[in-house]
Amino acid sequence: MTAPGLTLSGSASFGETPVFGPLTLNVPAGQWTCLLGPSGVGKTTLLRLVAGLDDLTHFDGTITTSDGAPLRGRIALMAQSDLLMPWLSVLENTLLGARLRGETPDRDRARDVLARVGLTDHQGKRPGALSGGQRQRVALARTLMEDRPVVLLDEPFSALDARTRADMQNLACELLTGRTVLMVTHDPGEAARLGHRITIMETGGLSPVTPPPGPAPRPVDDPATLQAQAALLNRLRDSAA
Ligand SMILES: Nc1ncnc2c1ncn2[C@@H]1O[C@H](COP(=O)(O)OP(=O)(O)OP(=O)(O)O)[C@@H](O)[C@H]1O
Repeated sequence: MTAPGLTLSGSASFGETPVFGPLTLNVPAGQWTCLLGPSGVGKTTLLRLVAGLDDLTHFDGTITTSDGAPLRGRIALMAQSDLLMPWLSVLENTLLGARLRGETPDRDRARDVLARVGLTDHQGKRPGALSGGQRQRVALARTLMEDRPVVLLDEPFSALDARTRADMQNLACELLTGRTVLMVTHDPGEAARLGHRITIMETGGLSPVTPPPGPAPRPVDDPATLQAQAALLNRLRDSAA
């Protein structure tokens, strides 16, 4: 599976109200790009446009791939809300994508992914019987099951406790190696750990931030990563001032 890079260039609006842009976002092939920025600046809207899911927004621009082939069928989105089906078990929710496409669901692989996200003991439960963090891990498992070369993650670890968050970041890095990942996060530490590219989105446009050196996921106690986290937080506080 070869993952393409992608470029979004243009501006978006809801009716007469501008949401973002004009801006150009380059997402390099096979790497993690982390997108941070204040609430309401349009990060989720941008992800949904790339995923081809947003029919409410007017987008004036282009979304292109480095290999020139369409993104359709090559992209997975983990949305901010988990979108779990309340009447299906955790295992069946994890297999939902395959079912909707009329494919034979790979139950062994789903059980394996659920084990990796620590939910083996919960796979027969309905989502209503899970905590917020457990539900988010089901949504992560479902996204990882999609096995797509381009993966969009909208605050995928936001509901997790600190230890589980670090574990899930490591797991996602491992399982998404070589994929093109665009992740929205509000957590500067997460961006510093995971980003090959880090970009801040503001009303004025996009600003690149130099990521710390070393391969991702960077150790949580790596001094350069901690320094980058602090610098990123200061940069975000300045931009909000
Ligand atoms: N369906 C909609 N109709 C009208 N305006 C909308 C709609 N959805 C979002 N917006 C507006 O578009 C803007 C961008 O929203 P978006 O969710 O993309 O921001 P965001 O940067 O992802 O925010 P957050 O970090 O809080 O998730 C906001 O001002 C929001 O109020």
